[in-house]
Amino acid sequence: MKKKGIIIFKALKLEGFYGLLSYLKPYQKGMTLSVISGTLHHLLAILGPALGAYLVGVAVGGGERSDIVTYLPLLGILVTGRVLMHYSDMWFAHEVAFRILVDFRVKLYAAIERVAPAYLLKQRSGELAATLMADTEVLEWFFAHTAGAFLVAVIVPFITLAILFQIHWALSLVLLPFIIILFSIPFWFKKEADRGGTETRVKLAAVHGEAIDGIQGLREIVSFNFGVGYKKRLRKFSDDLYESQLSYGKRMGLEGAFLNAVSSLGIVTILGFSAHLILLGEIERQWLPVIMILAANIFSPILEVTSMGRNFSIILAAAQRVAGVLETKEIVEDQGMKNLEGAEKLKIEFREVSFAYESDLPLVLNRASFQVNPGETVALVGESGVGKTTSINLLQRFWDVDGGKITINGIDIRDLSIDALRSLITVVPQDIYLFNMSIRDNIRLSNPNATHQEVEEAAKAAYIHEFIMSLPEGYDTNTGERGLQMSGGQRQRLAIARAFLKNSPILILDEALSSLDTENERLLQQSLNNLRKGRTTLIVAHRLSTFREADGLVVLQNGKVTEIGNHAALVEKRGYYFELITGQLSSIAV
Ligand SMILES: Nc1ncnc2c1ncn2[C@@H]1O[C@H](COP(=O)(O)OP(=O)(O)OP(=O)(O)O)[C@@H](O)[C@H]1O
Repeated sequence: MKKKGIIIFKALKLEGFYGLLSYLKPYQKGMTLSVISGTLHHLLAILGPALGAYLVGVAVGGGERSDIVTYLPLLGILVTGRVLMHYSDMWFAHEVAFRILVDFRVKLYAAIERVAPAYLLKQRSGELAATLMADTEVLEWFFAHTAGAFLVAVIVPFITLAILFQIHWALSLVLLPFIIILFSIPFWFKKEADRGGTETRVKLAAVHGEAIDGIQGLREIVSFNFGVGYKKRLRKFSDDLYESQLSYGKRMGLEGAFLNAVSSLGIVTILGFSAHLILLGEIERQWLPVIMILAANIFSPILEVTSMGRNFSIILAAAQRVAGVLETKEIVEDQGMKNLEGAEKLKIEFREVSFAYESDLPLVLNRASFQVNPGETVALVGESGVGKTTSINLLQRFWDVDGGKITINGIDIRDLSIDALRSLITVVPQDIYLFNMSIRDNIRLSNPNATHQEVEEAAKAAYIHEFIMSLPEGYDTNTGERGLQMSGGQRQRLAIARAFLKNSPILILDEALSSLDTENERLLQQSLNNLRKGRTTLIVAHRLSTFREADGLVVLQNGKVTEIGNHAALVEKRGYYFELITGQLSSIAV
């Protein structure tokens, strides 16, 4: 059945449409109700006026008052029924459509989360936001106004043709070609429409991306006086979009003109033909008003769906972009079954690890080997771009190694489930993202079940408690309002409080490049020292003070580990590390 369906849609070059329909499966009940009420709504919209027209015909033909009065209650029922069905048609169609959109947004987010962050690094966040919001919104057209309406547009003319057939068989035969031509018109323009639809969505996403860039980068735009340049860029992107939208609109206008021409011609033809049949005495004249009404209305559901269909290429383009995100393959497979639950002393080992971001890009790590013993702090040292961040990304399995392996207590991290692996590790990033919620909830993110007391203890250990208490609403302060007023050091200490609360055995510190003022630096160092105690810690290090304090240093050079040892030993060796820190190769923050 499924195969048959896809073959038909493929033959019509509408496989995208089939893909969209497949999303309707879980909502079959609502869709069925929507199609039933839509069909009844359109039928009653024809039958009511048709009965009225019939009664006019009876009156004009000299019929009795009693002949007409007996039909009045039925007329009342048809009109009331039409109103009710219109309401329920709208209700069910939107109920289904909006429910699907709710599910879609969450599904899309889940898909992004599944492939993040490797996927995110390749995408502009603005464009992704456009997919998540705008493209999903467009699908409402399809689910509320096209999918069910399409079936209605097939069923209603079919029934109307059957009624006309009852009046005279030739009437339906004359109308049929017009119906077929009407349905075929969108296909004449399909190629052009598909191209225009995709182009418009892509350009719209680019404009969104640019606009979001402008908001996210507002500080840079203002401080570098880039306002005029940025506005020029935004105008250029918007002009491009305008061109596409204009040509899309022109094509829609042309298509609409064809649709109207064919439907008008159909109505005129059927009226002329019925007059001819009346003159021949083939049908009684009181049927003429009925035929007029049926002919005028038979095209309306078709026109409705074809005019929706004129936007269909935009819908399909949006659907393809949404599907593109939904179907993006995970970069790493989560098939490991093992976990290290309860283990406190963990040893990390990189064994001959090789890795490149893409097969055609050079190796970032080339048979790199080093280890971090339980409870030890090891700092990764090297020039910018040498692969320090890459190493910690590999440890978290954002990507998988191409050669060699990374183990924790001897277990290859690919044999651990991703959840189990990530629950062992806490990352304190250079800058943390604060969600629009209270400081308490922001800290609690790493351990949603933590009590307020535990949150407070974590904040105290991170030396951020006093600052939080100085805020007017203390732990209830919403970071959305105050977040921007927190200094870099305070934000990083909040991240450390989060890390305390998660209390995992492995710690990754991504050390900030920028230096802080002395007080902030002192508090930060103290809290980090507290945090490191007893944990196996890997630091992406940039500061001499960190190199000095670390138990061991791993010096990376051209993808290889070239030196291992502590600061004193490596200084004494007078090798590459010594050149690095004495500023002969690059600047290291002191
Ligand atoms: N997502 C990515 N896709 C392709 N190449 C990448 C990606 N991320 C990093 N790289 C490249 O990999 C190399 C190592 O980058 P990495 O961020 O690991 O360096 P780093 O040592 O942490 O540098 P820094 O000290 O400046 O933070 C660089 O050449 C970088 O351009």
